[in-house]
Amino acid sequence: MHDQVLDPADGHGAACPACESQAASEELRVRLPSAEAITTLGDARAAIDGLDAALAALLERRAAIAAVVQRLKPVGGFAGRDPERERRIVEAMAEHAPALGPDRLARIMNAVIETGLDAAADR
Ligand SMILES: C=C(O[C@@H]1C=C(C(=O)O)C=C[C@H]1O)C(=O)O
Repeated sequence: MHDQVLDPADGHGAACPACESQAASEELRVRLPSAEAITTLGDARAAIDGLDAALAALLERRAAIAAVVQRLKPVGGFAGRDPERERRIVEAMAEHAPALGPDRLARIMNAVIETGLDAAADR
C-alpha cells in the first residue's frame, strides 16, 4: 500500500488559488491499495469500498465546481458543451491512468460530465 498526493497544479503551470487557500479547500487523503497485494474476495471488496467512498466525494466536489463553470460561461449547460475542453481533460487524465487509456477514460468522463451538467441544472 502507498499514499500518493496529487497536486492539481502539476502539469498545468498555473496554480489554482482555491487549492492554495486553506480556507477555500479541503484535503482528501486516499489509501491506494495495490491490486497485487490482495488475495481474498473480502479484502478486494473492502478495498473497492474505500476507493468508492473517495470517488463519491471527488465526484460530488467536481460536480459542484462544474456547476460554477456553467454559471460563469457565456453559454452554460448542455448547450455550452465544449468537446475540445473535454478531449483535453481526458488526455490529461490518461497520464494518471495509463492502464485505462484515453478511450475508456473518455467513456467514463462522458458519463461524469453529463451527470454533472444534469446536477447543475438542479442547483
Ligand atoms: C465545465 C465546463 O463545461 C462543460 C463541462 C465540462 C466538465 O464537466 O468538465 C467540460 C466541458 C464542457 O462540456 C467547461 O467548459 O470547462
